Amino acid sequence: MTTLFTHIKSLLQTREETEKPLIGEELRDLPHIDNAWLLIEDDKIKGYGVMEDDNLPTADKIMNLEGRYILPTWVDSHTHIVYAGNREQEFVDRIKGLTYEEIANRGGGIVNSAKTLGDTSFEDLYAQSEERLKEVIKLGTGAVEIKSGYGLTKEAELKMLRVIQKLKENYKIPIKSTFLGAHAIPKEYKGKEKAYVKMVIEDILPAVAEEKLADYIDVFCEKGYFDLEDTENMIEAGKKFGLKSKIHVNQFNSFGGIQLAAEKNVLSVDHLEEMKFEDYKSLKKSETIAVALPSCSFYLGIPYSPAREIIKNDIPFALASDFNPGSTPSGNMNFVISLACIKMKITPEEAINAATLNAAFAMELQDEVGSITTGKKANFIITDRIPSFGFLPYAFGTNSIDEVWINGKKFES
Ligand SMILES: N=CN[C@@H](CCC(=O)O)C(=O)O
Ligand SMILES: [Zn+2]
Repeated sequence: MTTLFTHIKSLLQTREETEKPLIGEELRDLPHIDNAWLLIEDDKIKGYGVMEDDNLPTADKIMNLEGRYILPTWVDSHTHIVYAGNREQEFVDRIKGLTYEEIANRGGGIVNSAKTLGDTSFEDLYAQSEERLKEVIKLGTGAVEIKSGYGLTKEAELKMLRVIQKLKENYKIPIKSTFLGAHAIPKEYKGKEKAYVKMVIEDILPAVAEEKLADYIDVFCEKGYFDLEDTENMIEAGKKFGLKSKIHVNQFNSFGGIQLAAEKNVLSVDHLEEMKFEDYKSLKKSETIAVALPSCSFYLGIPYSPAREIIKNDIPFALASDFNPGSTPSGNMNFVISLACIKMKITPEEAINAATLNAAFAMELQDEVGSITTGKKANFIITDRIPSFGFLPYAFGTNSIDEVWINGKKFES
């Protein structure tokens, strides 16, 4: 089955070569074809060109877009969308003046979500998570990474990862699953932090690997959570099971986590709100991708990751949502690109590159998604009639998406 889209105002992110993530000045360029056509066959992109060529390919179905834009779907390389309930009470506590750290110290935060998740059945957890997945697809996300980390026991971590597995089976967007057993220290292990890490590595991880439930491993490298030794142990333990690492690091403190991660050449380092000179230096020497999460900064009122400095240092830069119940209860990638432009001072071209192609590299999906490329998945967004593509981040809070196509079909939930 072939479908031809004609009279596209502009077809964005057209690239035949997508071998490396974009760095430095490369991010400024968003290749596009004005007044374009796009041909898809089944679930793949078959070709594209300029309307004026007047040698339009034939197709089973023709759709006249009458001046709307097409761009690849967003790639969200960092989410925690499998969770139970919400943390609205903490939202109010923060309005009243408590910090994220103070709430965590009082037994709120990640362990609060872990308690709720422990009391939630597999079926209920799946149903809640599926709603979030459908919501983000409707908002233009066409590939997503999902982490565990609200279980913190073997049983509950496996439950989360099995939910992700079921989402992979039932939703045909690419989903990568990340084991984040080292997300917080559960109450029972207070004062025995090292024993918790040992249990995660020796008991939970082998079970996760045995069921092939994870594509990556993650650890929250942060003061009060997991230190450098724990982080190194998790990275190495993951390697033994063939799992590359994506690390939560430098959210509140910079104390060597990035240097460690970069030396180990991990796939990505995520958050990076607090950056020191040495952090840039070590990332420059690695192939690690820097993933910024501006919605988290917005929601918690913490600094934004210094995107300009990261880009200036030729470090591959990507954007993701961090959708989770505590620090970012939103998976709206349109808002992410708006925030990146407004608060991190990056241009619409840079933001779109960071949230599509570079984000695909941050989850090793660059051969499948992230650009309009012959042979890649036909996962794309059709916008409303907007004046320019810069209007997407400019009109923050407005949903300018008309349709989302996944695997060559219009997504309808
Ligand atoms: N920082 C660690 N993990 C999540 C937040 C977890 C939570 O508060 O539930 C994050 O990426 O922001
Ligand atoms: Zn996160």
